[in-house]
Amino acid sequence: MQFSIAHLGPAGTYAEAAATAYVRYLVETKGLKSSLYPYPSIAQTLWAVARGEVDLGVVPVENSIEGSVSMTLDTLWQIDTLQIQQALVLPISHALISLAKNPQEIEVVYSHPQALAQCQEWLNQNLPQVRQIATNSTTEALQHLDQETTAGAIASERAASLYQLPILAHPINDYPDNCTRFWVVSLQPSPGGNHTSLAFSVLENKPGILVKPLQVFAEQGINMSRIESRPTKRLLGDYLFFIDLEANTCDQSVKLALAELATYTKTLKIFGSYSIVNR
Ligand SMILES: O=C(O)C(=O)Cc1ccccc1
Repeated sequence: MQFSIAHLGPAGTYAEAAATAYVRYLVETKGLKSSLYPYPSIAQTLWAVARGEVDLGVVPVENSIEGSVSMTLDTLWQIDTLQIQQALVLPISHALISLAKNPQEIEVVYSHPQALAQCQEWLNQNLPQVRQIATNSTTEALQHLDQETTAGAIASERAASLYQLPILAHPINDYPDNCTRFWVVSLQPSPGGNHTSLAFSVLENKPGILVKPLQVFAEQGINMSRIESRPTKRLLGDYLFFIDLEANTCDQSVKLALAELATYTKTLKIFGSYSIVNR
């Protein structure tokens, strides 16, 4: 059996590097083979899995510097049926790629918003006048370089070599220990593991409404490793909360906490329990 794995494309993105790492992991741990399928956006990657076009999808979820990838969280909430199979953490190192002769010729820099944000300080110091334009992915940004010789793109060294484009500067990320966490998702139940992710909306917008939902974890001695709020997009000031726990849904304490949590929330979505692989 061969798995099909969707990722943000075109070829050479960091998501593809994460998907490749997962392909290796599947071969090494389970002897399973798989092939990769690029999609034009993170949302389309997730919907392809939800529609059953592919078995699995690999999407970025959080960066050590920039924080959450909102597109991933918002789409997961919207889709409802996807379960996390595995988390992967990859080091991320960005390059400035351009056909310009030197960085001073560059007037505009294209990249994925996360990559632009992770190089903000470098851009301010070295190219303070350039316009920054967001693209769906780092490799989509490379498509502008052929037509615009005064354009630069931020992508990986691997992407530059794949498309045979020159690197003008590397590394240009503001922090050397730049890492991104990716989730592998599918329609299958999650396999279990020491990390659990969930999201909920609250019953009403009133003082202290988050106290009880969060207290259930404290009472069961469960450590929360991340909390992130996202707008519901219905009313200004109305939020969803995304939470990561250092806990497995198979543990009795987690089962109790989640059952109680359901009574304090309007909608509760449990994305599953999984382990983390560092590559
Ligand atoms: O655009 C890409 O290459 C992606 O995979 C998204 C991304 C961008 C920057 C850091 C990590 C992931």
